[in-house]
Amino acid sequence: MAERYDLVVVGAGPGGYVAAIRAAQLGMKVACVEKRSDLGGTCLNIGCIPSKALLDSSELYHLAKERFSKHGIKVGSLALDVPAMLKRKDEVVKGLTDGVRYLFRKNKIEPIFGAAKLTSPTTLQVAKNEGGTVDLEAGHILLATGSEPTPLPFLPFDGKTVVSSTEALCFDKVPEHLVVIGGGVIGLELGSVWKRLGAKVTVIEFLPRIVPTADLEMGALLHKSLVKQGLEFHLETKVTGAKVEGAKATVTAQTKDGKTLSVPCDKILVAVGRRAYSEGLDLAKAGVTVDARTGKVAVDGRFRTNVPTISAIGDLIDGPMLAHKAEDEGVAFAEILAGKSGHVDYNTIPNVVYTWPELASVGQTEEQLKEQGVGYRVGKFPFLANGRAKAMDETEGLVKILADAKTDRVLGVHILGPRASDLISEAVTVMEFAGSSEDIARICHAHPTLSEAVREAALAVDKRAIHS
Ligand SMILES: NC(=O)c1ccc[n+]([C@@H]2O[C@H](COP(=O)([O-])OP(=O)(O)OC[C@H]3O[C@@H](n4cnc5c(N)ncnc54)[C@H](O)[C@@H]3O)[C@@H](O)[C@H]2O)c1
Repeated sequence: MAERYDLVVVGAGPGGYVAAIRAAQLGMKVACVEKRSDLGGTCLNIGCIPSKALLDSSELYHLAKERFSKHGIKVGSLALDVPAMLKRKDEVVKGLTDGVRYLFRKNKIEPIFGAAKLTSPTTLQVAKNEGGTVDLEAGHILLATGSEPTPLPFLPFDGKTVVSSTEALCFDKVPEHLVVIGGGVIGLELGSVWKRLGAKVTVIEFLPRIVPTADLEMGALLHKSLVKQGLEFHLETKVTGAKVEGAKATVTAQTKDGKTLSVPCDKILVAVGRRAYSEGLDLAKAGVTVDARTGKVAVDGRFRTNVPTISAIGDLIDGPMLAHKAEDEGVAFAEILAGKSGHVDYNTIPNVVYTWPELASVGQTEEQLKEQGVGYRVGKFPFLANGRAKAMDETEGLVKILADAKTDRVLGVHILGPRASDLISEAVTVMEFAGSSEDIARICHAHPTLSEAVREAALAVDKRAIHS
């Protein structure tokens, strides 16, 4: 007989495992089905966490090589141990995925390792990783199966030379020449890792700019910084093909003015986006409608699909493909299911590109405000004029605040600079409380901190910055 749960979550990524924990906290009997052998999904196993581990390691190497001497630190001869770097990354991942197992035990959530398929609107069958199947019955089913890298139709992943982010986190040695197709967040983060470790990195981007959804000015500043770091860019360039011969390859592309570009390399990272993933779930069997073009599942404001007992969150539904967006949806879903008023504010979801300097933003870009015809005032403050940034020798970038011209309400904040990923939180909080630039300007900020640049940018909205 099938085991019965109040909630069965399919997928143990940041959306699914957080929803499972919140539902268990609210008194539900919960199972979570996961087809990997570890919990945590793409983010913990092959995404956010391992990439940040490598970004931090490669940044330390870069600092030791290029910057320590300026601080008066001599390190003698410097050597790179890529296997040790990868081992540390794997340990970071293991620590966190084991941590999710602990949280499941603590909250009495049953992890079931295997591939789930729907057999009706309230039942599933799991082909267990250890062999055999198990039938589950659920009061409610939550789909949180995430996304997968999108391949280029003419250049399928081979996992060795033509790779996705998954394999680019595990190169056993530094590539000689890494060609990155796509100047979005994955391409720039992983391109930065391997560039810092010594690879030649060429980014080929279809559009006239990198990070196309970022504020134009801030994206251009990041571009300039990455060029200074030695990454090569070909914008408005369309990859048309590639010849792979063993460990060597040549990428061919067409520039805007019709020239053919031929780039020899030893690794090709295809980072042209991710697509919703629901393979093998048999959604049709339960009557769940899937968009044939995008693979996404449509949901209402309560995360319900067209089948009332089945909900979906995270990369599988509309919106930015971000772990923290999925987490917030997981919490809101569980609270709504428990009869509470769960809510996600999609206007205040921060976005971070973990290059160095980091690019972090929340809310509207200048271009979006212009397009909407919203009157705004801009305040900017460069890290060059911030005492702590000077002490750190990290003076690249600036804080830019966009505030409503009439009400002064903060509409968007964009930060390019050191630890922008942490600094953006203040802006998110102020925006969540519908605060104004004047509110930020009147809050006491510790001295000397990078956060003072946020306050100064707020003062600059009213043309009264103190230090610029
Ligand atoms: N730090 C983070 O928050 C983080 C990190 C990694 C991934 N992610 C998420 O993962 C998803 C996928 O990331 P991504 O970097 O693959 O996608 P992306 O959408 O960020 O960038 C893809 C880039 O590829 C370009 N492109 C598309 N087709 C192309 C082609 N044929 N030739 C050249 N360029 C082409 C696009 O114009 C775009 O600039 C994103 O939605 C992102 O939000 C987020």
